[in-house]
Amino acid sequence: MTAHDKMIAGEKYWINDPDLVEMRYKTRDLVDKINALGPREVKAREELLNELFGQCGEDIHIEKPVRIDYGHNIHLGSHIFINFNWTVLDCCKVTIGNNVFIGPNTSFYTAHHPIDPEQRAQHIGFAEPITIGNDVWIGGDVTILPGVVIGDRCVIGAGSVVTRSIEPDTVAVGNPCRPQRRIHD
Ligand SMILES: CC(=O)SCCNC(=O)CCNC(=O)[C@H](O)C(C)(C)COP(=O)(O)OP(=O)(O)OC[C@H]1O[C@@H](n2cnc3c(N)ncnc32)[C@H](O)[C@@H]1OP(=O)(O)O
Repeated sequence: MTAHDKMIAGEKYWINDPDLVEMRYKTRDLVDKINALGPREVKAREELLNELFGQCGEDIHIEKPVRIDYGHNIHLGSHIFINFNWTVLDCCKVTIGNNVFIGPNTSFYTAHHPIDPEQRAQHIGFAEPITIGNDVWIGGDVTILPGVVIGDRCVIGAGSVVTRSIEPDTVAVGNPCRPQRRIHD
């Protein structure tokens, strides 16, 4: 099993593996090109986003800058608006549904390191996927932690740190992010 296979499978892997380092260099080259485009270079941005992501639906609007670790682990539906400064550590799969709004300065972290300092000093990582359903609105300055699933039609309040999965049709806020009410209450 390669370090990449282990990473995708959620197993422990060496983060400095040369193949992974090279993949991250390639992604950074691509992301730098995307971040260098002017706001009217829509076609060029669409082509580069298609190259970057594992799956990229229609009508994807992403403000720059973006910060992406691998890219090919990110699967986007259609009709998605992502505001400034989206940071994604996609060591595992990140899935985003259709009709999703993501506020500025929002971070998706699939990556963990061991709590034990001796293991962590060996530059070990492991990851869990993040899944965002359809028709979700994520406010600004939200952090989503490894393994979180946000159900369809949820609203996540600005500044939330989402440590646990959120059931569909929920407004959830805070650090740690907790359900506040049902969407139609
Ligand atoms: C795609 C883009 O670019 S989005 C642009 C960025 N915009 C944003 O990030 C705005 C995000 N919006 C929010 O955070 C909103 O507060 C929402 C949608 C979560 C909730 O809105 P509402 O249902 O109208 O909630 P309302 O304002 O009535 O507040 C209800 C309670 O929740 C609290 N609350 C609301 N939002 C938050 C929050 N983000 N964090 C913590 N508490 C919150 C309020 O203080 C209030 O508590 P209280 O009753 O004790 O006073």
